[in-house]
Amino acid sequence: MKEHVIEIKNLHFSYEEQPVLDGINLVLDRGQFLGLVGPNGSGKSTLIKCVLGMLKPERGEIRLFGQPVRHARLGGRIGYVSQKANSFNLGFPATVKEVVASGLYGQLGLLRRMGRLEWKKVDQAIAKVGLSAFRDRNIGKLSGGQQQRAFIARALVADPDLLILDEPTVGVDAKSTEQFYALLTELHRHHGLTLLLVTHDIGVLSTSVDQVACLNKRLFFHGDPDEFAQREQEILTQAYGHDIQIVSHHHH
Ligand SMILES: Nc1ncnc2c1ncn2[C@@H]1O[C@H](COP(=O)(O)OP(=O)(O)OP(=O)(O)O)[C@@H](O)[C@H]1O
Repeated sequence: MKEHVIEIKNLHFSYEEQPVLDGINLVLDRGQFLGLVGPNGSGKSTLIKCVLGMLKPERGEIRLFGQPVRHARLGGRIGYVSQKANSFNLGFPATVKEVVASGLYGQLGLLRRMGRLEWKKVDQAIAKVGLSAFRDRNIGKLSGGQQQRAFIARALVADPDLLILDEPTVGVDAKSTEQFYALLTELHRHHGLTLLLVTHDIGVLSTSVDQVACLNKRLFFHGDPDEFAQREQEILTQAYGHDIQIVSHHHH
């Protein structure tokens, strides 16, 4: 039987009086790669924060690995790269390996120190994202694309079952973005990682993911990329209204 990694049932969320999520139902199974799209302000980050237990739903239920979010003992099972990762403390003098090691602090607790095993995990995570040559480099001296890889390594170091990325390619050039999607595809296909990618990039949906969800307060679509491609205009017109021209482009 397929294991539900994320199961969202009839989720409602409002900031004060403003409803942002309205009756969301969504299931992500182990090994799937979901691309979540939707216009600015459509509730994507809010949905992610509910999944991570950072926001409490007004109504509905979220289960992670079969357990209600508030009870799920997640310790390391979810890796998260936030929208703000790219501007994270870059003035702070830390090397790639130190940044990646910080991804283990939650598991280690305050009292245990990094040992040989932990540093080995750090090296493996750095290798996975192709940054071995930069492990002792100051993070502030890397390119945007390399920094982004370092943050992914930090999310991977605790060996999560689910990796959530919130618009990770904002401000990153086209070539780095392409390499980044290749890395996600590799993590998905060869390492069997379950992935949830929030993106503005509709083009990536046809090349990398195996599930598409389109959100604008309500879920306008959830299905596979082929079905999405067939109904793309209709779905995007419903969900995006007039912004559709800006977002509907494809990679070649
Ligand atoms: N802390 C908050 N307090 C009040 N309103 C908020 C808060 N955070 C977000 N909102 C509002 O909720 C709506 C959904 O925001 P959210 O950040 O979830 O959208 P998003 O789809 O991630 O947008 P974007 O693609 O622009 O990042 C927006 O109208 C936003 O202004």
